Amino acid sequence: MKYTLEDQVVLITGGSQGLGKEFAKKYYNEAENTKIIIVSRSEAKLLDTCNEIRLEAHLRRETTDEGQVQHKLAAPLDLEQRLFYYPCDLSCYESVECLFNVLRDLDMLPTQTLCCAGGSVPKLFRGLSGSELNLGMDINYKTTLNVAHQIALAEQTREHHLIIFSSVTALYPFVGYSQYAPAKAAIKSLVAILRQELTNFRISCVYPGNFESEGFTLEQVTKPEITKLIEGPSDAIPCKQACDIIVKSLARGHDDVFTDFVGWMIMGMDLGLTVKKSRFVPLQWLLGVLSNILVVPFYMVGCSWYIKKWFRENDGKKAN
Ligand SMILES: NC(=O)C1=CN([C@@H]2O[C@H](COP(=O)(O)OP(=O)(O)OC[C@H]3O[C@@H](n4cnc5c(N)ncnc54)[C@H](OP(=O)(O)O)[C@@H]3O)[C@@H](O)[C@H]2O)C=CC1
Ligand SMILES: CCCCCCCCCCCCCCCC(=O)[C@@H](N)CO
Repeated sequence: MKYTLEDQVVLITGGSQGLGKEFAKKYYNEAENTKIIIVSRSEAKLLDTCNEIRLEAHLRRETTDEGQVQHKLAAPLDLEQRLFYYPCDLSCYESVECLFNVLRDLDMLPTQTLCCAGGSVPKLFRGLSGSELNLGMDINYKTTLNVAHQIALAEQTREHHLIIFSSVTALYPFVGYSQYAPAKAAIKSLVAILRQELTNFRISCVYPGNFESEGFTLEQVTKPEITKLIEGPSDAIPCKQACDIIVKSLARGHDDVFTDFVGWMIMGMDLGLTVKKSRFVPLQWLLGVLSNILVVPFYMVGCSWYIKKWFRENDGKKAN
């Protein structure tokens, strides 16, 4: 199934900001017939985002739409419009069912779905509250699980392209990401199973490294220094650049997508019983095997030593 921006109905979860919004902009500006539905919890943010996307296009004089009228997904549907929003907490299964009932009634079942909703609160395990821990699974795993299930039920016979967003931390879990990485690893596992079961679907999984977004700015505030240090090689790239890399990779037919070199290397090191469809797979596999033998053992010893040292020094500081 070829990936194109044109002639689609695309559902973007987490479309109110960050990468989801970047994708919404891309579809709005670069495709003429594609209908876009952005979903997230906050209606105010969704409204602002729709306004911004339409106004920007209008200012470039590419549309007569002045960006003032808002289009919540509801009957009667304004067929002139291409950008719609729908507020919904996707971690609640019943709410996702309601969303899909609306989509079905309006004959707007998507042909592509981008599961961008997600986010992390990077802190040391003991510093996290119970609600933060639970939100980790809700926001990152359940939002994707619920949407994937409703799509699978809705599109029993038709083809569908499901694009799911995990993270490099699913392949390399490390200090500071206890609230987040396990949920992204769960997504990786779900993807492997859905690829075997949903045979009429194309299922892509993106493992981004750091990129700039509203969510990223927030996470930097609570992120422990040791976490920043370990993820240093994955310097945050602009959101637009991450979006362009992903679109290009999907258009080339890749289904395991990374956004930076470190991500590609780490994907290669993740051997095991999952098939990979990424760029330069034979080279990635070879480098992965070699690194697992020649680099990983030393890296892990060095890393553990460094983390222990950091904790000793930090506990020392706290005690003083
Ligand atoms: N930025 C980065 O460095 C990296 C990000 N990623 C992943 O890429 C994806 C996009 O990241 P980014 O752009 O930074 O994300 P942001 O944190 O900037 O945006 C997250 C979006 O998800 C929505 N959302 C959160 N919870 C729910 C929910 N329960 N139901 C519906 N919508 C929800 C938010 O809106 P609202 O709050 O209104 O619901 C918002 O629109 C995420 O899955 C993230 O984990 C992966 C690797 C690196
Ligand atoms: C031989 C071994 C070499 C190992 C090199 C180590 C480099 C690690 C880079 C990890 C980058 C993780 C980015 C994930 C960001 C993310 O998901 C958050 N921003 C959440 O939003």
